[in-house]
Amino acid sequence: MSLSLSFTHPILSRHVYSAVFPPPRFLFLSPHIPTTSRFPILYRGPQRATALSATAATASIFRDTAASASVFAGAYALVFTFDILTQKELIQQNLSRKLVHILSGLLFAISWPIFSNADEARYFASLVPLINCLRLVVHGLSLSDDQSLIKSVTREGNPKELLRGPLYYVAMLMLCALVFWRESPVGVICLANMCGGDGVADIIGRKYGSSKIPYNQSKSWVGSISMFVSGFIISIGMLYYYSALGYLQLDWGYTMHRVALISLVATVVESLPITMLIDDNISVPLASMLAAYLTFGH
Ligand SMILES: Nc1ccn([C@@H]2O[C@H](COP(=O)(O)OP(=O)(O)OP(=O)(O)O)[C@@H](O)[C@H]2O)c(=O)n1
Ligand SMILES: C/C(=C\CO)CCC[C@H](C)CCC[C@H](C)CCCC(C)C
Repeated sequence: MSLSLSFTHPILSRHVYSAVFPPPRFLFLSPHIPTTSRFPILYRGPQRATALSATAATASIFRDTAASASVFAGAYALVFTFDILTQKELIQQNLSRKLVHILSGLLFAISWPIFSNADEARYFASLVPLINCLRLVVHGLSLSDDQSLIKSVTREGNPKELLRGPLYYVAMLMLCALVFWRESPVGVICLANMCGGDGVADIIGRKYGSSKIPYNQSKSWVGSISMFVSGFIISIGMLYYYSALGYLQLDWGYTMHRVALISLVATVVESLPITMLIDDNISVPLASMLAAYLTFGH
């Protein structure tokens, strides 16, 4: 049973506010009670407060620490695996990079339920992309050498590449975890389109994309269509995953239409000839985030 007394912050939206000022740790919010009351709870006396025991608080800290370590190890293993596959010439570097692009973000989003139900769990989860951001900066500036990382996530093996696409990509993972987390469809839909949709567009487009888009000769119809279809399917899959775990309650008829619209917006933005101005790993997730926020409202 949890207390649901809260007040609406007069200025900040609940996502921004709760991402910056998480409610006190001793509150226990069951996973199946919508965490709409994310603002500091107004106590009117101990009899109204549902306090989490120190033991449970300690347990959630241990759980979240272990979850962060596991996800970080998974990230390291993923990059290392694709480095080995590339070194053994079992897959091309371009394909390796795109598969890391597709799998990293989707597996990160899939991992969120292993964290506890404490409101600070999102911060533990965000440590993984944060550390990877630092890793990309250190190696991108050649302060240290990690050929496994460089070969797995760069186009031509130039360490400076780590400071662009990959860095923006990981920053977006952190943003989705911090601001949207598990109880909003926006974050997972954003990652489905940035990781799944954009990644599949590249793989399919490079191989079969002979018919180019009139306004952008470096993108093709088949690439964009595959982005739309894969972004839609992966978004629905992620939403089903989170609704099956009890984090989301969705009207699927309405949801299908909204997700199709969001994937269309992401696909159109990705097809635009603006890569020189803004990287796809910024434009696609931000467009998806905005479209999802406006259609789902949270
Ligand atoms: N809608 C699309 C998207 C990509 N492609 C194909 O995939 C290649 C790479 O696409 P792009 O999104 O530019 O990938 P990169 O920017 O190299 O990779 P990343 O987004 O990970 O930085 C393009 O040159 C094109 O051959 C395509 O045909 N149609
Ligand atoms: C090549 C990439 C982007 C360019 O378009 C992807 C870069 C991936 C990072 C190097 C690693 C990111 C790891 C995630 C933060 C966590 C993944 C965890 C999961 C369990 C594998």
